[in-house]
Amino acid sequence: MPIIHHHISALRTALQPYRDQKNIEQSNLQRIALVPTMGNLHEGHLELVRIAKQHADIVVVSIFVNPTQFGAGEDFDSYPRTLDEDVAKLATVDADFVFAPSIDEMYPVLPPPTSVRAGAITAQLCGQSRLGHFDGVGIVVSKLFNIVQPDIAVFGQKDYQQLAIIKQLVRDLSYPIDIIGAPIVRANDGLALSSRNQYLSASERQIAPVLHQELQHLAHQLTSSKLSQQEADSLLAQTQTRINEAGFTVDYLEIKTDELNDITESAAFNTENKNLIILVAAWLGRARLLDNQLVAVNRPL
Ligand SMILES: Nc1ncnc2c1ncn2[C@@H]1O[C@H](COP(=O)(O)OP(=O)(O)OP(=O)(O)O)[C@@H](O)[C@H]1O
Ligand SMILES: CC(C)(CO)[C@@H](O)C(=O)[O-]
Ligand code: BAL
Repeated sequence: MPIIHHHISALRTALQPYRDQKNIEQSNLQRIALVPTMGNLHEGHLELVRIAKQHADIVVVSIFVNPTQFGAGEDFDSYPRTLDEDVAKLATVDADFVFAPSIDEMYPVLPPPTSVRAGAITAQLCGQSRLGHFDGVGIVVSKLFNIVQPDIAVFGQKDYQQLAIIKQLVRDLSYPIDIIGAPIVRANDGLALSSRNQYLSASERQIAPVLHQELQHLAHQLTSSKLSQQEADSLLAQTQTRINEAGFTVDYLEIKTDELNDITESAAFNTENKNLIILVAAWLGRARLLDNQLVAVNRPL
């Protein structure tokens, strides 16, 4: 079973022997990995832990429903909290430590007067619909990095914009941490696993795989014929209409470069060997679902 800590000082004390070069042979230096989560763990999270285990000796999983990344009227209060079940699942993948702090432990003052802002990259996609969301992610991830001081940290590609922001944070704040992006884990019918999938009713759950199917279809269209940007925009609009007609309300559906830059006639759209990404956020009932699909295009569209 992983060892659970609720306090920063206790976790630091527990991790110290693994990084203290005086205590162990140089050849046995231990690498520490961090997997940050909000709990209510599913197979997607467990896969992050397996990947972390491949790159490190000690894996710390944080479980914290972070209030600063939820906006007014969002689901902070109802977000599922299932610590005992989470710890049992983490035992099956050999996680070493669970860090499950209280809000007071993480935020002596709430809201914290100090902020961590990622700038322009947050002015689009999820950052545009959830104002301030990535400021909350920025401060909590910075704190987790300072508390755990991991050598590596693993984040899922499902939250693609978040992953890009964290890579930027590590670069700009000089954290000595390798960031690993983990592929999206899906249900058999293609739906990206997500804690919020449990908000779906049985009939909504039947509809939900449409999101992935439509992204795959659009990706196929983008790679199989030469398109002008106008034609690609039209395919994007048709995709959005079909997703809405299936019962979703699309928040955004966009094609970007894999670095989340806009595609313009003058830039990526007409150059060869480009890596594009289709990103979607869509409401289905009470659940706001995210998905994305990378598209490698080896010729002008
Ligand atoms: N299906 C998945 N495949 C890969 N990584 C995932 C998947 N779902 C979540 N993750 C990753 O797990 C980490 C913790 O995410 P989080 O605890 O918010 O889970 P979630 O299922 O995405 O929850 P939510 O439904 O609240 O968005 C993030 O890095 C996230 O990208
Ligand atoms: C990275 C994270 C754990 C920070 O609260 C959260 O945004 C998430 O679960 O993706
Ligand atoms: N996985 C993203 C965290 C959030 O929606 O707040």
